Amino acid sequence: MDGLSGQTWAITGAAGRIGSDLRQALAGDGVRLVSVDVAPVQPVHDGEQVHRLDVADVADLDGLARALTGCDGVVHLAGIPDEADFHDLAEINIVGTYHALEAARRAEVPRLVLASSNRVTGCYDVATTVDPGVPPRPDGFYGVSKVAGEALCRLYVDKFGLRTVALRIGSYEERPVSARHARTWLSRDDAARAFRAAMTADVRFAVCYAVSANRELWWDLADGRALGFEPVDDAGDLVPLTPIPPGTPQGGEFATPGYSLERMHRR
Ligand SMILES: NC(=O)c1ccc[n+]([C@@H]2O[C@H](COP(=O)([O-])OP(=O)(O)OC[C@H]3O[C@@H](n4cnc5c(N)ncnc54)[C@H](O)[C@@H]3O)[C@@H](O)[C@H]2O)c1
Ligand SMILES: O=C(O)[C@H]1O[C@@H](O)[C@H](O)[C@@H](O)[C@@H]1O
Repeated sequence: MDGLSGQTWAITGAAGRIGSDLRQALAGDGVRLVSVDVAPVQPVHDGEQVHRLDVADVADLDGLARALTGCDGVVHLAGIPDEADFHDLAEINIVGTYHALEAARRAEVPRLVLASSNRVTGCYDVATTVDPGVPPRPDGFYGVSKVAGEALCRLYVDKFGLRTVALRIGSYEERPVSARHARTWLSRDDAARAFRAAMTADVRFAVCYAVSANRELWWDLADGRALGFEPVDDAGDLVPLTPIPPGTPQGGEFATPGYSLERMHRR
């Protein structure tokens, strides 16, 4: 893959669902991987460096900066991937993203790709086409944590000269299984396309939706296309396009009060 072959990239959250698949794709592109997680990571190529963080070490900025030293970029996937207690989301997703950016700054790593989420705008109506320029309307505390992550990226670009791309990932699933997925699905191959574009685009700062080329979409793809992201797959080939009535939030069940209330335990 032009541009990425021979580069060294750190992947945080490397052991997770997206991290495992993405590392396979990037190893095939000739990328040398530095894999960071609190969970065990199965290396996908000879010489892959693995940094297993202790949960207690997440605050170890120096350790993270050491892991990132010499990298051409970092893909920051580590985090809680759904609604949870806000204290945990603040610590893992918001402070964790600050650590990834600050470690990149200290290690002089020039670019970071953030795994943001469509849930940043999950309270918009399904009748609205959303682009990355509209004000955030998160569908829960998880979405709020991703809004903060995007704001941290903007700060590190404007103030400290990093380059960042935030991908608002749709529903990363093996296959779409619901009416909502028919609009929000991101296939494995399209995810690899989105990350490659974000990792190589000649931009200082961008936010875009990472979603497949589903025949019905709630999100404008222009900002992704400007980075070179051209999705190919279509959930409409795999699942019926059952109508979703106007007045329904794009986050669907995630946007209901109960979804958050059931996951707020700590205090
Ligand atoms: N899966 C989706 O549909 C989707 C959609 C939008 C955004 N995202 C985002 O993409 C990222 C990856 O999602 P996923 O589905 O692969 O989730 P996942 O839970 O499978 O992977 C997350 C990984 O992060 C690791 N991790 C958690 N806290 C950590 C910490 N403090 N330090 C280091 N590693 C830590 C976990 O051990 C795990 O391996 C997340 O940030 C998620 O919010 C996912
Ligand atoms: O919108 C979605 O479907 C997805 O949003 C992502 O942020 C979450 O990580 C994932 O669990 C959801 O399935």
